[in-house]
Amino acid sequence: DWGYTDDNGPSTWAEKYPLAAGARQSPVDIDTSKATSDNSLVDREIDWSYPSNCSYRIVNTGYGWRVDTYGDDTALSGGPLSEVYKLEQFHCHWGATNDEGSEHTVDGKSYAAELHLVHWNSEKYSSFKEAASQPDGLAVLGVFMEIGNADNAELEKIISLIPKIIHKGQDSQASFDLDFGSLLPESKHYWTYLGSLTTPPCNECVIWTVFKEPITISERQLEVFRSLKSVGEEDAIEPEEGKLVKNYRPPLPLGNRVLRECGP
Ligand SMILES: NS(=O)(=O)c1ccc(O)c(NC(=O)NCCCCO)c1
Ligand SMILES: [Zn+2]
Repeated sequence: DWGYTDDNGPSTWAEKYPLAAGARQSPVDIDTSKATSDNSLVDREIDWSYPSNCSYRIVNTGYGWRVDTYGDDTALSGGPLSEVYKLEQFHCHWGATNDEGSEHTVDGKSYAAELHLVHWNSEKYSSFKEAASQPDGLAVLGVFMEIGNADNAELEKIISLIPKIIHKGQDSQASFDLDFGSLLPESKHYWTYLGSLTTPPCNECVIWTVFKEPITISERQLEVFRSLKSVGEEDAIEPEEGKLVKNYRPPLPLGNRVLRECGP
């Protein structure tokens, strides 16, 4: 199966997942000198609403942790989006050391981690699965995470559940109240471009919105992410083996795609 090690990592994905070799792949390096700030975005602020009780399950996918959400009362609109999208799940990507880990980079700079809030176009399509096969099917918000001294209190609610899902396939049906506002940066300034899922099957179905301002996470909190395992409990391996110390895809060429920005 695919993964992030030398023998099953991003450079091998196209063998089994041909879309991974497409011209609209994600992530990309955000070359800020290439970003255009045309008027089409300036008066269309990106808007979201997430009830605090919409998270109901955290699962170890073998590729990281993922929080599944009830999308009914959620909404993401505005900015580059022409329809209202509903929150499906959110998850994170990180590296083995703090100088890597984000998927998007900014002028070649990596952040320590990157949070993805995954939404689907429920106005045009009848399911997440159907939307994931459409060019405007998904809208993912990318939030850079940099190391700070303080713990991120909202992330702590997620981190406290990680010890229950150390092995692939484990989940915790904890419905936990999250203030999503503090998982998003204060500034709504962002870059946006058309891209793909950053993991196999790498469908080219995502309208990406990457916020310019990072949020902070503590080193201790990031270490907890790295304690997750990519193998199941039944896989008899050495205790230190199978750790998910990194799960990010390096950037792909932007090619002739347009990169737009909103806000300085
Ligand atoms: N990183 S991303 O672009 O925001 C992203 C958003 C939604 C997704 O569905 C995937 N990929 C995915 O589900 N792959 C199936 C096997 C993984 C097990 O969970 C990636
Ligand atoms: Zn992701």
